[in-house]
Amino acid sequence: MLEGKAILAARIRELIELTVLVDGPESMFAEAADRVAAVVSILRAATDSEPGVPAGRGWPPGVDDALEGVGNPLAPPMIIGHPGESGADGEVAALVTLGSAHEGAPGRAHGGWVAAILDHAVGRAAAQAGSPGMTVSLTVDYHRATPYGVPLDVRSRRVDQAGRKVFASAEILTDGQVTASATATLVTVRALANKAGGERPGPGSD
Ligand SMILES: CCCCCCCCCCCCCCCC(=O)SCCNC(=O)CCNC(=O)[C@H](O)C(C)(C)COP(=O)(O)OP(=O)(O)OC[C@H]1O[C@@H](n2cnc3c(N)ncnc32)[C@H](O)[C@@H]1OP(=O)(O)O
Repeated sequence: MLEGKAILAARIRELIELTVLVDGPESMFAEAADRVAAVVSILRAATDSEPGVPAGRGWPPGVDDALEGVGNPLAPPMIIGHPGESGADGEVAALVTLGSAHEGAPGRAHGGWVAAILDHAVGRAAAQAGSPGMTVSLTVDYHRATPYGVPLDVRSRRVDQAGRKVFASAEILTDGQVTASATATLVTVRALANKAGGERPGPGSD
């Protein structure tokens, strides 16, 4: 079941990439759109949820997560390193490959996606350090082009903690060079720690 969803999401990512890249006759796009509509109707028949209405998909992040969910076609996905690969200094290591659909300025990844990756990385670092929280502040520095189409190395770590505030930092590297970095403040929220497998906490919950 899970495998099937991951395969479907991978196909949809391919579809998104090709939709962005391919040019062709109107008739080709019309035929493709009709076929996609047929696929949409298969999935629509399996749910009562209205598209776009928050349903709460559970916590911690899983197969449907926006950044690392293999079953979420919007997720690149970001592959979080096995805890054993995180290094003695408590770093979280992740790999992520963006595509043409993530392009911002020509030939480089969109800065919003870069920030999203860094946001997720600091969130992961805080959680791994035992202080899961929500980002209240994220400062991103864009040092050079972050490419797409190649695996990006993402590193993050908790730097400090003061009460409920957790300070973390993260970088994206390619060919050993930092393309973007971030510092962040997160605020620990009890609901995150308490609901490891339950309902996703709502805004402002604690
Ligand atoms: C164990 C199992 C779990 C496993 C788990 C795995 C997790 C695996 C992670 C995956 C990674 C996900 C990564 C997603 C990352 C997002 O996307 S998080 C979503 C985006 N962020 C948000 O939606 C947060 C929006 N903000 C809020 O909802 C509320 O600010 C919060 C977080 C509930 C805090 O509100 P509050 O409890 O009223 O706290 P408040 O008193 O206002 O502030 C607390 C402290 O923070 C400070 N603060 C507040 N805002 C700021 C700011 N902007 N700048 C600096 N300081 C600030 C305050 O000054 C205060 O400081 P002190 O007075 O204590 O010194």
